[in-house]
Amino acid sequence: MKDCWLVIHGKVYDVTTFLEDHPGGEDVLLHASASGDATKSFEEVGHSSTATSMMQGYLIGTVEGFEGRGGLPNAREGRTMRTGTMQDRNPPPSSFLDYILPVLILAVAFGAWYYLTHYTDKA
Ligand code: HEM
Repeated sequence: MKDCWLVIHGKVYDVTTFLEDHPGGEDVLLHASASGDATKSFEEVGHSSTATSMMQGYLIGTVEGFEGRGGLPNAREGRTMRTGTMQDRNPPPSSFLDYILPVLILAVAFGAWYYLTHYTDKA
């Protein structure tokens, strides 16, 4: 499923459900989302006041550092996030080493145990 967040004037909007209904088309929203801050693109279109008031229905949070600088009324309460991009929602990819290291340690431990129990002199 497509997931689309926009950052406009320091506010984060989840417009995923609005993509298909946006009069300007979903492509511009996806593109604006991918390019980081969508404020400029949003302003350049010269959206109507109807469009501006629609925005508050999609407001999900504020970009950290922008808090307290005004904004739309009736914002859904208090979530703050560092960016509006999707990267923040995904955990960092774990490397191959994360998997192989515990296996290596177990193998060495087993080797040592095997050596000590089978090959050392039992005087
Ligand atoms: C939450 C964010 C947004 C909302 C609620 C929204 C809403 C709307 C609405 C209601 C219209 C119809 C015209 C009007 O009333 O002004 C419109 C048109 C349009 N919007 Fe947005 N928009 C949003 C974000 C954006 C962004 C980021 C872009 C980036 C380029 C964009 C590009 C356009 C374009 C190109 C049109 C077409 C205008 C035309 O057909 O002449 N919109 N939008």
